Amino acid sequence: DGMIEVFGWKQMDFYNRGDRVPNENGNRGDGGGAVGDGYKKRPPSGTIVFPDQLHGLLESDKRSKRTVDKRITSRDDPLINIESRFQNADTNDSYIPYNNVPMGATHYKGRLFVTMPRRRIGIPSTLNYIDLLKDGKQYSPKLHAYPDFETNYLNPNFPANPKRIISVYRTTVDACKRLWFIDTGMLEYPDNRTQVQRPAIWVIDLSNDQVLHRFEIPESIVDTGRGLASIAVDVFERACNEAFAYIPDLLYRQLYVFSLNDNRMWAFSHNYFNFDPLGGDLQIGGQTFRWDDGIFSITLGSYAPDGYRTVYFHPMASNTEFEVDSSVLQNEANAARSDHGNDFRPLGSRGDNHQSTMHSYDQKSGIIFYAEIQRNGIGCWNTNKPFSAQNHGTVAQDAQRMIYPSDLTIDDEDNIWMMTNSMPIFIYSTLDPNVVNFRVWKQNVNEAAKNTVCAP
Ligand SMILES: O=C1C=C2C[C@@H](C(=O)O)NC2=CC1=O
Repeated sequence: DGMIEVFGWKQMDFYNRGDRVPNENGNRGDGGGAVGDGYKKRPPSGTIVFPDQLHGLLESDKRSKRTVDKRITSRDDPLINIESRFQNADTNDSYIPYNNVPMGATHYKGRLFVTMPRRRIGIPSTLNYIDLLKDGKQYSPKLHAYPDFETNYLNPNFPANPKRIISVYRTTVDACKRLWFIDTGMLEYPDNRTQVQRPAIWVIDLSNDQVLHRFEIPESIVDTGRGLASIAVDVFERACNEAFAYIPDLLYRQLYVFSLNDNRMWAFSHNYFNFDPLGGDLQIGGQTFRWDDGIFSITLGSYAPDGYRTVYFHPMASNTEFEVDSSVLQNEANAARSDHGNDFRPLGSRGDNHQSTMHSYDQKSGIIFYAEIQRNGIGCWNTNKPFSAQNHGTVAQDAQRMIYPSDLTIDDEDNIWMMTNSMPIFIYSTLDPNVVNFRVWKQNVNEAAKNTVCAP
């Protein structure tokens, strides 16, 4: 029965906009503190700025956009000169409101973790949270840096630092109360993508906000972190060290597996990780463009008696859903196979225009919920019913308020959370800072499925 709009923002704001940086006294700049309590003014050098970030249009990129007049412009190539967006921006600004486009939303025990990938300058912190207890009743709450501002601080002079995170797309919470995410290590500024440091998997203990683990992804797996936009964690709560993380790479169309116990990573390749050439033509938020994002989202089904489970996955530029058994992924030797036989299997088409960014399987009901970018809403499939387009239902749709569902997660309280961030308008046109561009939605799983074909 639809989704409830919980938060909405015209532009995002932060308790610490980066004008107060941590100092040697170890003050971590968690935000919320008043200026002067242990902070020093930012160094004069200010934020890293690449000249062409502010001057002139950006050189063409491999991703193309078809406008209604068929003029080809490249991805992140604004239809208007980029300077006009920064009329008042000083390149030293650590916080340029317009540039802060939220991507991920994950809830755990009163904190909503919101990510802000660094695709432009002026982003004070890339990993953040909303304190629902203190700020949950506000419509447009400000963000706290997580785990603190220091960890998020982008030092303009020495940006590479293994104790800091550069850019995060999405997060997930596992059955052992840990927050997992990938730092892409990349400043993804249009026309100036810079791999500042190795992409890395981070694991943070949510009971004390301490970093438990950081695994740098080796060059032998991937050279750039640009395609690492999500992560799924396969772990049994009674065996927390035996966790496996499954990581889709939308750019290189590979599926990486990380074993926490072995601290090792391996990569699967398969045709099914590719995008569908006919699935890349998108019309979202009044923009017409073509994307080629491969495997994008992984979600984990129920346990079989053998302790393994079905792993569902799909490319973004596609309508097809696929599956593989977790036993296949967890065996590193399988990654080297040239032929995977029938281990990876297509389930079929979810229906035309059912392209999805993130999807999530609800363990109790067996329902998968999809963030559907072309339909501006949420779809569903009850895995206890045969996979077919007819068995795919519609939970919610709103062409004005649900533009580009960028993330969909299910918490341990049976609630669905979704972020809609108007991203195609930001990339190919211009967001109107006087309207609500970003929203967070919430709904109980069973309530969401009610009156749809997905209802148990
Ligand atoms: O939602 C996402 C969409 C894209 C497109 C691609 C890009 O950089 O253009 N990378 C993405 C990551 C996302 O999380």
